[in-house]
Amino acid sequence: MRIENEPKLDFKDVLIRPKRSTLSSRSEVDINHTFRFLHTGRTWTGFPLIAANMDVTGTIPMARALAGFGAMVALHKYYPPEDLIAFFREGEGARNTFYTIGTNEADWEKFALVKRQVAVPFICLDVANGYTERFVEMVAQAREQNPDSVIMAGNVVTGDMTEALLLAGADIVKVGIGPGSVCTTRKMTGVGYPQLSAVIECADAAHGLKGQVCADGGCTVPGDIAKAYGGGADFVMLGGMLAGHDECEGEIRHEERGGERVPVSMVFYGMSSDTAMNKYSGGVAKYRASEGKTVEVPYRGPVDATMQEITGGVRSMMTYIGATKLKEVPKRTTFVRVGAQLNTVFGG
Ligand SMILES: NC(=O)C1=CN([C@@H]2O[C@H](COP(=O)(O)OP(=O)(O)OC[C@H]3O[C@@H](n4cnc5c(N)ncnc54)[C@H](OP(=O)(O)O)[C@@H]3O)[C@@H](O)[C@H]2O)C=CC1
Ligand SMILES: Nc1nc2c(ncn2[C@@H]2O[C@H](COP(=O)(O)O)[C@@H](O)[C@H]2O)c(=O)[nH]1
Ligand SMILES: [K+]
Repeated sequence: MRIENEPKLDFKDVLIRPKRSTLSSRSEVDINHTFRFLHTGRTWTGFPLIAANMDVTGTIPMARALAGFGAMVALHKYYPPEDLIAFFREGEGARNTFYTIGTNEADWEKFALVKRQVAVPFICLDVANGYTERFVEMVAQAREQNPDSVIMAGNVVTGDMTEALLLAGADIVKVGIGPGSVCTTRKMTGVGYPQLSAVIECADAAHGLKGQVCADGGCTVPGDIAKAYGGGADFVMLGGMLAGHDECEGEIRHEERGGERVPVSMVFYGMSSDTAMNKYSGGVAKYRASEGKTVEVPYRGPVDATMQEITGGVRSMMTYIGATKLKEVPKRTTFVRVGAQLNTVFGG
């Protein structure tokens, strides 16, 4: 056993210090970023935010809506191949969309089928635990079979494994074990890593190899997204913050109000929750436990208003620190550690 004594940070443990700036309006900043990818040489320009590949948020309507903001979606794994083929034929939306693959054979067979019909420019290889040899091999295999697709792979939380996945063939490494809004991994396993430090350390490792990272999970407000960019995240993935909208595929609960039936909430759950396992895997296997919870989030209407809040928050952060382009944000970020929360971060 060994203890690491260096402090590790979550979003709640820091604030971004304001800096002198020549900017006079939030309209003057550019929240788009152009990336050149490590293995494909392909470039992409947009607002680097990705809706999570959870079945409630990683939807085709979400992809169409977020494309209007230059943002991306990682589609969930449960669409039938016909729907995926029809969508990827469309162009615009598909330009900003990741096709998600998990570990099972059926996912790979469906992917092969779709790929014979349409180009799939972005692939998300998503597993709960990105530390297995099997996953590294899966990334290498995906790279070999898809030399022209951008591959995002994860999840991991440390620099060594970020490097391993990039060297195996990933362009973007997805970072986050246990920070999610409907995640119970930390509770069930005791495993995890404070998300802001994970992002900072993995970004440092990735950038050294000219790769990128996606901060996945734990953003609860636009300021957390701003902090993730400040910490070096190239992309930020959101589940909970994008749940509850019209573009989601979630069961909506209605209430009678003044004789009218109004939508009030939406069911949202982790992809490793009992709810998800009952829906897609015929129940929870005997040797494992659920690592996700099921909650009700408020119904919030179209996602446009939420996206405007997010982009507005990021723009405002940029004027506070004098960053004209999103790319300059980490260079201009000084985090100040705040408050009594630090006690829990040092691990007790
Ligand atoms: N970022 C995070 O912290 C987490 C994210 N998730 C999300 O939920 C989705 C579904 O997760 P889930 O069904 O649990 O697993 P995954 O879909 O990620 O992967 C399951 C495969 O990995 C093997 N495996 C080995 N060790 C683990 C482990 N510690 N946790 C999970 N799988 C393991 C499983 O085998 P076997 O079942 O035989 O052990 C199985 O073959 C993920 O794809 C991810 O999107 C889930 C948990 C954590
Ligand atoms: N440990 C678990 N993590 C999960 C589960 N389902 C999804 N996730 C992860 O959470 C993020 C989204 O986080 P949020 O804070 O923005 O809501 C998602 O991308 C996955 O990595 C789960 O069942 N267990
Ligand atoms: K999580």
